[in-house]
Amino acid sequence: MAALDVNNLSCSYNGNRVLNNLSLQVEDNEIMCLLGASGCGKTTLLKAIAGLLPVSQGEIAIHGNTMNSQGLAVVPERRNVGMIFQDYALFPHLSVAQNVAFGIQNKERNKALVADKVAEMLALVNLADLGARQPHQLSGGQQQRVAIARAMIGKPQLMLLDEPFSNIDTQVRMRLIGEIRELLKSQGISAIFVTHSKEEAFAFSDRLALFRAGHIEQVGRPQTLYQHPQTRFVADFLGLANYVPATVIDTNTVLTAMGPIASQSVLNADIGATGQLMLRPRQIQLSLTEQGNGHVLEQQFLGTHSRCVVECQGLRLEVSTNDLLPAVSQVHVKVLPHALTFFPDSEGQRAVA
Ligand SMILES: Nc1ncnc2c1ncn2[C@@H]1O[C@H](COP(=O)(O)OP(=O)(O)OP(=O)(O)O)[C@@H](O)[C@H]1O
Repeated sequence: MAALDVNNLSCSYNGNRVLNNLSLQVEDNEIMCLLGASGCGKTTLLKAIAGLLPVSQGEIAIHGNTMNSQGLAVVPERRNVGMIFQDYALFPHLSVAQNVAFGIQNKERNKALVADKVAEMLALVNLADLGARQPHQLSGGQQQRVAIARAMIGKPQLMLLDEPFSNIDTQVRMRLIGEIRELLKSQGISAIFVTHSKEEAFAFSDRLALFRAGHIEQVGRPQTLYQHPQTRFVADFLGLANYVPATVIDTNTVLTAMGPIASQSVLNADIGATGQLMLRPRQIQLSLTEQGNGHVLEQQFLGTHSRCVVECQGLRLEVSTNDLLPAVSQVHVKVLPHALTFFPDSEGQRAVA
């Protein structure tokens, strides 16, 4: 059974429609990321799922239980949903342990049991010794762990995380993302996580839904969206892409200024169709050779890899290389074998591969 089932959902603020006939399913024990530019409606969807916003149309079900449908809206406290916000939202006058205990204050009255559960949660988020501290005595990452412990102590069926890492500095962020992901997985909690950072989305999610102005442009595994975007909007949002003019010459091959390029899958476009072949910087390989078909225009060392701009048969291509090449190099430019992504002119911005 799906952890979350959203069907044809529409939400408006003062008559302005922000979500438009949106549908989304999250599987049991799955982490789904809502990724998109500022103002596209991600938080609105989260609030609608939590029951904090009236829905104009559509249905929401959590683990098979209907939360919203025509004439029905279950109140937030009966949805068994945990929420984590960007600003931690801890109570400043309560200790860490009291903040965590707040998560079950309406469910559990037995003080010894509450203390046991709080200790268990604090240990899970690696804050076992800090229960007596006040929130202001903690780092940003530690405060966010308290918020997570508070949200998880009530064993929610679904966790909603709204940009939980934006106030955490980059060095700690990736470690915290890994920790929280592991925690959600080990506790078997499904989660929806909102961000506008593609790096966070790639690192945290099992699947991601890319938002565009109140609707979902594409949903799928991060690698699938990155390597096989269905639209140019998805391709460009998720990272740098080269576009090479191309013509389909058979079911698996396109002809470009660099020569014919074969696809590892059927192109599903008419023979003779013209369009743009999308190539990610890692899908192009450069090798040094005097007789190469390209030459290096510029390079930048970026730590984990280098960015190299090459000119090849009148095309300007961005390529990722492991090392910097010798300056003013002649190179052979080769497209690495893969299932090509081709955007035919006739289909506008939509890919067919
Ligand atoms: N309470 C409100 N009243 C009126 N309009 C609102 C309200 N809250 C949000 N909006 C508008 O709804 C749209 C979607 O907002 P939402 O907060 O869902 O976007 P978002 O994708 O989460 O953005 P961000 O990444 O900046 O948080 C925006 O145009 C916003 O201005």
